[in-house]
Amino acid sequence: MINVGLLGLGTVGSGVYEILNNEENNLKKLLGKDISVKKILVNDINKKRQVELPKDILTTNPYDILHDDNIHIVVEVIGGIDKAHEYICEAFKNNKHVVTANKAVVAKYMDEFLFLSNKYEKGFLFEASVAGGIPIIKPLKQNVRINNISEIKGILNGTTNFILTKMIDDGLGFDEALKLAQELGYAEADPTDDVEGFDVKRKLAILASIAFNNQIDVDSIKCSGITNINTLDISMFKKLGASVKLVGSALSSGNKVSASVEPVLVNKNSTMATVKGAFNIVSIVGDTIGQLQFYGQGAGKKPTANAVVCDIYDIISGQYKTDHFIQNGNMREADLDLFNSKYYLRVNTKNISRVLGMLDKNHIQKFTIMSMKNNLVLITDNTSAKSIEIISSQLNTIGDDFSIVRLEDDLNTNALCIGI
Ligand SMILES: NC(=O)C1=CN([C@@H]2O[C@H](COP(=O)(O)OP(=O)(O)OC[C@H]3O[C@@H](n4cnc5c(N)ncnc54)[C@H](OP(=O)(O)O)[C@@H]3O)[C@@H](O)[C@H]2O)C=CC1
Ligand SMILES: N[C@@H](CC=O)C(=O)O
Repeated sequence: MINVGLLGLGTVGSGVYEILNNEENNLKKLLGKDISVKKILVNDINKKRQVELPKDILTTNPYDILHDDNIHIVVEVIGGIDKAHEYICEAFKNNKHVVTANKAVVAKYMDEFLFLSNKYEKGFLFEASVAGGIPIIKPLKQNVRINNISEIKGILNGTTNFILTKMIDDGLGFDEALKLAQELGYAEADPTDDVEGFDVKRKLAILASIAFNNQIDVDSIKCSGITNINTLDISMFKKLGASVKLVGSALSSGNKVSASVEPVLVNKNSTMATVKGAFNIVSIVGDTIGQLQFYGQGAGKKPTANAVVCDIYDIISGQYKTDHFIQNGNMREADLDLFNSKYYLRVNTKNISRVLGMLDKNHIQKFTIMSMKNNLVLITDNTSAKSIEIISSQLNTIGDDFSIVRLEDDLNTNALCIGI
């Protein structure tokens, strides 16, 4: 008998509980062992639950799980950083395998968790922490053994992709679309993490750390979300034959690692544009494999719980390695140096000449103006991401309402600007 201790019984935790119960016989046939959820940690024991539970299975005391010698695997799905970090460390120290879906804690403490997993010879798997139901971490770990990975790019957040899809395809307002995403269980406990891009930043840090064999400092990744995109932007993007996506990108060249999270305009006929709703896509480029793409549901109860249960399965069947696959203790910063693109810029300003002066000062002398009515809307020529970051922080300081969106390379701006 394998006993599981669940930390958390929200969207993901209840999905894990359901799958383990519904698939009980199937899992027993495959693994030759019974799996039982022995205890579940929650905040509020009296809350109405989505699943039927045996009496006394819930607890508010984490040590009922962490200090129980008969619990073999701890599944952490409470979210957040400090408590999750404390409980995961305590689980290893008490000789338990750990599975988590929590990207916030993994992005920050990946190196330490891998060290502990190695030290105590226990599995540490976190497939659900990036791109929900898509298997990406396991194949990435495999490919890194043979390939030098030069690029990771993807739509890594279901909530924002769902919101943008609803705004573009169904004309919903931002708030209404966000509320729907929350009701469907896609959003983080604090949805600011989704809409400001922090969640993507964490997922990108995890992928880049594995791909580039060094823990990437999550706080060094520059990030902007989707909250500045308004209905005027959406109508401009439609005129441009483009679709907007929140994209995380990381590049590695020589000793350099660059990473960013930002809204990106993609050609409406591109693969990225076809990724709708809470679906995600992740692409990696390696010197041997070329480009690999992974597509599937990036958020929600069942797909995420499926990824967690696959990790539980891998641990029980011994398909995990405790080797410390990123270097210990040597945190690496990501910069913007390897990014150079065209950018869409909209500024709601009465002082157009001041904005043009700002562009000039930051060496952005070539651009195509799309509109000067109330808002200045333009597309720059190829520009360094660093210059754009400076413009963005200056516009933030002035307090003008603005949006900046990077153009994906495959977007033909010559054709786009005709007829505007
Ligand atoms: N939702 C999704 O689509 C995905 C989520 N994730 C990640 O999975 C994790 C869980 O997400 P989700 O299930 O959506 O979150 P929820 O907010 O739905 O659930 C959190 C659960 O943890 C419990 N909990 C939270 N803090 C504590 C604490 N300090 N002590 C005891 N119990 C606590 C809550 O208890 P109570 O019920 O009593 O309030 C609740 O049962 C997060 O890290 C999230 O980022 C990853 C991929 C997809
Ligand atoms: N809030 C996240 C949940 C999955 O990671 C998202 O929307 O992608």
